[in-house]
Amino acid sequence: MKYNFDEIIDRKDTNCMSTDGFRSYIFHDEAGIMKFPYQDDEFVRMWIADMEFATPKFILDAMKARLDRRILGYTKIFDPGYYQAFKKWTEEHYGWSCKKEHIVTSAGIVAALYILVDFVTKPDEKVLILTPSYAYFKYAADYNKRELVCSDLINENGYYTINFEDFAQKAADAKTTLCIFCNPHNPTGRVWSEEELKKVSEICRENNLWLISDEIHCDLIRKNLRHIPMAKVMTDYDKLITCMAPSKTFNMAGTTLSNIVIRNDKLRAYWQERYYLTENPLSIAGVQAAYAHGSEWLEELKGYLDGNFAYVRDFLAEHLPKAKFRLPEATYLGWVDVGAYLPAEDNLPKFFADKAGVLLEGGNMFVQNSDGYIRLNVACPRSILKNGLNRIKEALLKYGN
Ligand SMILES: Cc1ncc(COP(=O)(O)O)c(C/N=C2\CONC2=O)c1O
Repeated sequence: MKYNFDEIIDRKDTNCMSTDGFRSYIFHDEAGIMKFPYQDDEFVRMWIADMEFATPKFILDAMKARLDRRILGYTKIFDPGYYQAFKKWTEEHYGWSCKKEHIVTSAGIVAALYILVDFVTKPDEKVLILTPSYAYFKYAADYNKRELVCSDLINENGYYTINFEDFAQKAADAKTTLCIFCNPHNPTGRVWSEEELKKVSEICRENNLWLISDEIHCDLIRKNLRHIPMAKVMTDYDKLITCMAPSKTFNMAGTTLSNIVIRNDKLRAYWQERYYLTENPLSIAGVQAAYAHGSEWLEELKGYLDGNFAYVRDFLAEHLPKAKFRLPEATYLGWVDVGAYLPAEDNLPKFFADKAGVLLEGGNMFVQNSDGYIRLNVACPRSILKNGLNRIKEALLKYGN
């Protein structure tokens, strides 16, 4: 291994959400009055989706080189190398590339979702999502005061599939005009097959829906699987918007620079007019370096994550046999059904914070259709993973059924 994924890095005093933001994000305890039997720095943090691994050196070096130019004035992306790096990455990894003129940037994908819901739907229209879901899909509808419509995924012993009859019926509502689609899927870890993507695309096309395909997790796929961008299936669909970013892949969410591919000329012009964005010069340098030089590091990361997931699988099978877990097809997020141990627990994050000293997301944090489930971020050194799993095991065996 060329890269050290076992290194434990101190994130204190870095304005880090993972260490300092959990009280408000998980427990809505903005005032910080909640008490836990653990000091904040005693928690094993397995909640927010960023990684405990160093952002790759080739990215940091590119950002340092930009810093050495010593002026950080108003900046936009003029260098074609930024777009060339992104296009080369998607061509090499997905056999797909988009037109440069279709790319706009946003300060993160959630920021794009908030704006796109406003741009593409009218106040009396509805937004359709698959559930369980990353909560910010719901928040993007809520924030814009649009009605949210949920189509629950079918859970067959931990393997999730789309209920196409339900999805089609909800998509056919004339007031439903937008679907926010997650591929790969957070939190279930599904990588939708070409057949599934075709069915989704047909339903969206038949009902003339706008379709936002959030593909932020697409690089973090298990080694023997491949991601198919929805844009490869819907090659000619003008109302498709594809969201991609290096933020999850290279642990650089803090650079808040994402690529949003908008085919529709009117929407793109509206975006560029209303969403006046200059970009952070350090973020541009970092993102360009990530896509230009990231393949080798990513392959090693994927191998380390596969090892962590194998450890989770074996640990649960041996020590917590009533827990249900399937290796996710993508992401670094393990989706675990612990309902058999805690059938009546309605606040799983609070239980594990109090009883295990582990910070995790779970239960109703994923909109609906997620009762009894916890989500474990395994993008951490294996020593931390082992500590977290042992604490979870002890808590469930002591306090669970
Ligand atoms: C599907 C999906 N879309 C967008 C984002 C955020 O994109 P950003 O605004 O950072 O560019 C996340 C991050 N998911 C997280 C972050 O913490 N916990 C999660 O599940 C995500 O899972």
